[in-house]
Amino acid sequence: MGSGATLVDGVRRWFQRRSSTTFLANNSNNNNKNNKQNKNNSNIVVHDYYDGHVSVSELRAESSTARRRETKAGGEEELTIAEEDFDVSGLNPIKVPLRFHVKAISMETQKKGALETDFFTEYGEANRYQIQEVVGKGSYGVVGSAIDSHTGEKVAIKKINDVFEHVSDATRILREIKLLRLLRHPDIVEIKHIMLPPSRREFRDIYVVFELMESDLHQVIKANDDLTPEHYQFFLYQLLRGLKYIHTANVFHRDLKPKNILANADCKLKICDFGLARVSFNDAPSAIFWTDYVATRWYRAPELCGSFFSKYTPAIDIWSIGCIFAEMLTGKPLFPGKNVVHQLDLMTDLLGTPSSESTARIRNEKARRYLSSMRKKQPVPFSQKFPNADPLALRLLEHLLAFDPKDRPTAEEALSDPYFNGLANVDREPSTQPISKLEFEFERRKLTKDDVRELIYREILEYHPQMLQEYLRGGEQTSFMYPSGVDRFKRQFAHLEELNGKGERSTPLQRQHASLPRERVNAPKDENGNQNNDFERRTAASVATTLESPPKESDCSENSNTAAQNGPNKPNYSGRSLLKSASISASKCIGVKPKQGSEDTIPEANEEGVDGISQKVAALHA
Ligand SMILES: Nc1ncnc2c1ncn2[C@@H]1O[C@H](COP(=O)(O)OP(=O)(O)OP(=O)(O)O)[C@@H](O)[C@H]1O
Repeated sequence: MGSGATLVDGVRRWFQRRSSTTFLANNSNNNNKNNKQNKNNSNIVVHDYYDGHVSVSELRAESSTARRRETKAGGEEELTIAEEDFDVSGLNPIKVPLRFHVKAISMETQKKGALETDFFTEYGEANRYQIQEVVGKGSYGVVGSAIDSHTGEKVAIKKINDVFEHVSDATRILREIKLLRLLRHPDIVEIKHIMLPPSRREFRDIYVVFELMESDLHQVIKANDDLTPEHYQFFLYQLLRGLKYIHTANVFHRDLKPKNILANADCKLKICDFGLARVSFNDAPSAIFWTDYVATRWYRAPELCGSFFSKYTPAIDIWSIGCIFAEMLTGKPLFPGKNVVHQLDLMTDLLGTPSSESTARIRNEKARRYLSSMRKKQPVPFSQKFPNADPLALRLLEHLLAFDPKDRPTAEEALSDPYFNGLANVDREPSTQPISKLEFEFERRKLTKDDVRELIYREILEYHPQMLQEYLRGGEQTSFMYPSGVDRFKRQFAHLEELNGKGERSTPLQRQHASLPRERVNAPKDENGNQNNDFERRTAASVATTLESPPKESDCSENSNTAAQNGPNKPNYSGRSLLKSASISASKCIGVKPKQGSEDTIPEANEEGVDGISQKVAALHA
């Protein structure tokens, strides 16, 4: 594409080039009609899609002016992307089933709700949002849709309960809201606002206002068995474009999976859930301890399945994107491992056993031995595994899924792959500045509940400029001149949850208390030896053992039997031992609770019971 051409031109030409595909012939009239309707009304289009569910798709006709964001110097910087630059009129809208089945609230209930909520407060922020229905539940609370009366927009409001119950959870929330404020990009979900808590020192819940998305990629993949090559290409393009931006900020997402990609019927995708994300600073200690890494196994890079290295690269996210892309193509998870050993087995079944050069680079001895003594497997040709896919897509997919992280392309390189010819345009794929160390200095010290409360409060003030000025001037306000909307929200959410109580899941999922930053190696010791410090010491010790030393008999009693059988000088490299090692590195000492109904997030802690597989793998070393 010529340098002066716009992305719209590119997409259009590209669609024309592929006009032999059926979707244009069959659907262009309807889609153009819908599109026109959107453009003219910039309002709501109702798609009657899925199993009789009516999905309301608000295809935003955002102003074509480029988004702006504040720079560190306090000025404004232009982001050159406007969402509508993607002319997706040639793409079939996708089905976006409701993630959370809530019956529409009856008129009567709505009236009752309105009366009830009006009673509590009528001014300040409280009147700004009219809560509508629950659209999701996560381990941190409930997400409701609402109308922002200032803008008329539909928004999603995430209510996070009892933020400070565990410092680790609060730190995770702080990290997420901070990152989402700093990472502004059309392919990343946007925080629009955070409600001001009623009291600086005593608040417990927070309410984060996001742009509302209709579904997530997990649901989209399940509900759409007629996705076209153009959908696949556009989806992958957006994911890589978002990831390029994230990685140039020196952020690793670390938990990319279909459920963490929000989706709209107009094929727009947005990356969300930065709770496990980390900023990587160049001067960070070389041994970055990622002991809190409990991200979903199915999308986890091989190097994270056996603590191959002590330092990881952004290529871990590229691997996850490869897995997600493969899942789009087949409708099924690519590597649905039951534990880390099974995970590595599935990977090597498809990709073949890694080369001896790749294995030699692995620092963790157990993992290295395990892989080098594995039965040699030949790679399965991708054209055989994905028989109907575009050969260019498969060529790129093979790169994304390179076993050795150094062989995976960066997001930027992937965007320039021939697969995206005609769609990609480097002018529309912005990078950003690395995130300032100052923003994340809290990762390097031990935080108390009060510290993290203050930091979250400070973060919330970013959405309340006047209060922020006051705060920066050293004002000691602990409550506000105008009432916070939070009380009203509490009641609205309680009301909704009550309505929804007889639904599928009446309580939020169990939290995973897993997010104390392990990078913090110089944390000052707490003389009083409180629980968290203890936890940190135990974890650091476990990790040091995992990364630095061969397994010792004393590592655990289960291993000691096998080690004894192996003889005194023969370390145990059985599958069980690898499981143990990965468990330590991924979730040792962490009270990980599985999410209900979510197979892929069964924590490694549970995996040590998978005797059959362990024995099978151990037999390979006999
Ligand atoms: N902006 C949004 N628009 C619509 N739905 C959303 C939005 N953000 C989150 N959701 C939905 O709400 C649910 C919970 O959200 P989210 O994953 O952010 O919560 P969480 O407590 O961090 O969850 P997790 O347990 O996965 O960490 C998910 O199903 C998600 O799809």
